[in-house]
Amino acid sequence: MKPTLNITSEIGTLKTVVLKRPGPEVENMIPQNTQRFLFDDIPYLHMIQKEHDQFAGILRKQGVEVLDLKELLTEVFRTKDIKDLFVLDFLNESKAPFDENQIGQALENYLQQLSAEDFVEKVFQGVRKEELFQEQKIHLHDYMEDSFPFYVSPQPNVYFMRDPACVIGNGVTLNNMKSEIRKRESLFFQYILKYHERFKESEIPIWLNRDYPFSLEGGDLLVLSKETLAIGISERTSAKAIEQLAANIFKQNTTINNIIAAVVPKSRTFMHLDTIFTMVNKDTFCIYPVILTEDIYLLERGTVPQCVNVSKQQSLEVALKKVLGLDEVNFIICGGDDKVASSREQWNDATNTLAISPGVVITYDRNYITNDLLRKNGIIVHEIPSSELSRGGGGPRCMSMPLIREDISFR
Ligand SMILES: NC(=O)NCCC[C@H](N)C(=O)O
Repeated sequence: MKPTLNITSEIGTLKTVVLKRPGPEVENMIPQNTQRFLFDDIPYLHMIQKEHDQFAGILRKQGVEVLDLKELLTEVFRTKDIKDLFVLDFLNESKAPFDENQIGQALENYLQQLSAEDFVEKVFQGVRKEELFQEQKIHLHDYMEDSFPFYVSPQPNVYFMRDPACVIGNGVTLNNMKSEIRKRESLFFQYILKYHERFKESEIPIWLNRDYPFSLEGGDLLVLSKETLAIGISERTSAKAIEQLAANIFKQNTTINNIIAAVVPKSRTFMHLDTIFTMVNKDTFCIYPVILTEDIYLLERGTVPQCVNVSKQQSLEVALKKVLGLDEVNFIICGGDDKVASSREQWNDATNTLAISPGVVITYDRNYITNDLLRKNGIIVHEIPSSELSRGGGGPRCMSMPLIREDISFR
C-alpha cells in the first residue's frame, strides 16, 4: 500500500506530487501592484497555462501521479460545514473588512452560497468590490483612484506549491509565510490534511505549525537524505524557525539527525535556498556560487533537554561530505564561468531544478548554458518552456510539492 507521505530525499524517484495550474488569479494583478504580489511582471494567462500543462505532462509521462490543488480543495469543500468553517478562517486571514459590518457579513454570505467549485476559484482569484456592491462608494478611500479594487485579494502565487508546506519524512510543516500576501496559502494544507479523504485517517506529524511566530518557507527547505535536511536562513526563513523545527523533529523518534543551515543573502534574487542550491544526484548539486562564500552551520541532535547542538562549519562542501558520507561533492555552477550568464540564468531559476529520480531533472528551457552543463555532467534534463512561468520568480522545484518519493541509500 502507498504511504500517505514519504519524502526522504530530494532525488528519490518521484511518485506523487501536487501542482496548481495557474488560473485567472494571475490576471488579477495590475502594474501598480505586481511588487506587492511578489511578481516581476504580469503573465499572459493562455501561455502560462500551456507551459504549465507541459510541466504536468512530463511528470505524468514519467509515471508520476499528479494531484491538483484545486481539485483537492474542491473535494474538501463539497462538505458544506467544512466550507463554512473555512470561509470564516479565510476571511479572517484575508484581513477582510469584518469590522465594517455590512461588508463582512455580505462577504460571508456571498462566499457561503457559492458551489464548492466556484468557491475555490474565488479563493484563488479574490473578491472584487463591485461583485458585492455595484459601483457603490462608501468610504473616502473608495473615491481615490488608486483604491485597491478587491475586498479579498487574489493569490497569484498559488502555483508556487513548494512554499506553503514542506513534506519531511511522513510529516509536514505548515508554514507561517513571510509576506502577508502569501500567508493564507498554508491554510489550504491545514484543511486538506485534516479533512480530505486521502489524508484524514493518517496520523500526520506536524513538525512546525503555521501559528509559530517566525517565518519558514518551503523553497528554503531541502530533504537531502533520511538523516539530513538543508535549510536556508534567508529573507523568508528565520534562524528561530529553523532551530524550533530542529528541536521538534529531534525530540521525536525520527531518522533525521542533522540540519545544514546555510545563510542565503537577503535579496529578491536569492529569495530561497532553492534559488541557489538544488540536488540533482547523490553527490551532485546545481548551485549559484554565492552559496560557497556564505556561512554554514550544522544543527545536530543533542541530548535532551538541550536537544539541538549548533556549530559553525568550514564550508558547504565539508558539511555535505560529512552528513551524506560522500568522498567527493560535485558542484555544477549555473551559467558556467561567464559571470553575466551565471547571474542571468540564476535570475531565471536555472538552479531551481526538480529531480524526478537520481540524475534526472526538469528545468526551464531558457537556461540553456546550465542545461548544457548539467548534461555534460551526466544528468538527464527534461526542459519545459518558460517565457511566462518564470515571471513570478520561481522554477520547476518551486512549482511542485512532492508528497511521495522512493527511498534511496547513499552508502
Ligand atoms: N521556492 C521558490 O523560490 N519559490 C518562488 C516563489 C515566487 C513568489 N513570487 C514569491 O516571491 O514568493
